Amino acid sequence: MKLLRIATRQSALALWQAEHVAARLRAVHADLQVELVPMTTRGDQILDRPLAEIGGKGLFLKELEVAMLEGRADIAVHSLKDVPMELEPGFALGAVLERADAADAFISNRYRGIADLPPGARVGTSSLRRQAQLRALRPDLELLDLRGNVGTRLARLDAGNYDAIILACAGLERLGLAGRIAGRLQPPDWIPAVAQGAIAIEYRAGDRATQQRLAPLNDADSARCTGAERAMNLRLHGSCSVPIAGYCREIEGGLELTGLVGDVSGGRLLRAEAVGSLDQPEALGNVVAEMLLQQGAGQFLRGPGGGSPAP
Ligand SMILES: NCc1[nH]cc(CCC(=O)O)c1CC(=O)O
Repeated sequence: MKLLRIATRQSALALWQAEHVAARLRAVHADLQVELVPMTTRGDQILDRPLAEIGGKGLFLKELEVAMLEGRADIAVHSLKDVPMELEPGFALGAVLERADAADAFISNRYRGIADLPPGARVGTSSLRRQAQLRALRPDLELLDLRGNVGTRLARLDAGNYDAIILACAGLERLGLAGRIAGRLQPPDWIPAVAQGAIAIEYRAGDRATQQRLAPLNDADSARCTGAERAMNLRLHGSCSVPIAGYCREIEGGLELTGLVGDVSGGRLLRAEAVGSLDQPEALGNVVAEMLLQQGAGQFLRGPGGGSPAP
């Protein structure tokens, strides 16, 4: 029997996603023995500093990639929204699974939605994207940092540290916590993170046997839509340090992509939308990114902590 080992982070959500991929692989390949290799990443350990400051999203991948390079694992399972736009050399994405609910969730033990919050209410989220959209809708809210895994964040809400928090619906649903969703925040009023709700599988580029095993798990629609979103993000120099949101869906045989860039301090949002053909998701991503840059997104992207200017 052939063995395939899955490197995964150890949060409940990461383990659920890795188990899900393991089950899918076993179902497709009767001859395959699939095992999990759980590990801790630096991104999981450092909870007291902003992600952008300690090295960004790549921190959640590094240890998993080292395990693959050292032959301790064959693939790594990720939430695609946590995967940097450009992978480390030597790695590739072998499959994007069918996307789950891409919406964000408004979670509160007292209030039903953003409009229902009293003036000055405390909302917990460390995501600049969520903060920027909250500020634009409700400049009066007090936005407070909140990091950690899904369970930790819910516990801090329940402890009374916040009036409400924002999390991804997909993560809550996977953990059997959909009952905590007080309201769904969704397009066109609210735009999720690029690739939110999609699980991706990374492998060593050139490992043909693994590539072939992963191929049946790829969902073409989800790969196209997240491909458009990620191309937009890449063109905008997307990183943790600038609020960028994007959502693509299929419409009448084509793709429709909405992109949004926020100004962390000023509370302004730029928004652009375009339609493209099914077979050119990256081109559509670039079109929407250009539209945002023409509206002045470059200024936002260059803001404090915004990194290098977008060309
Ligand atoms: N940032 C962490 C993260 N990465 C993926 C998810 C949820 C699952 C998904 O979007 O696929 C979450 C939690 C959250 O934002 O609430």
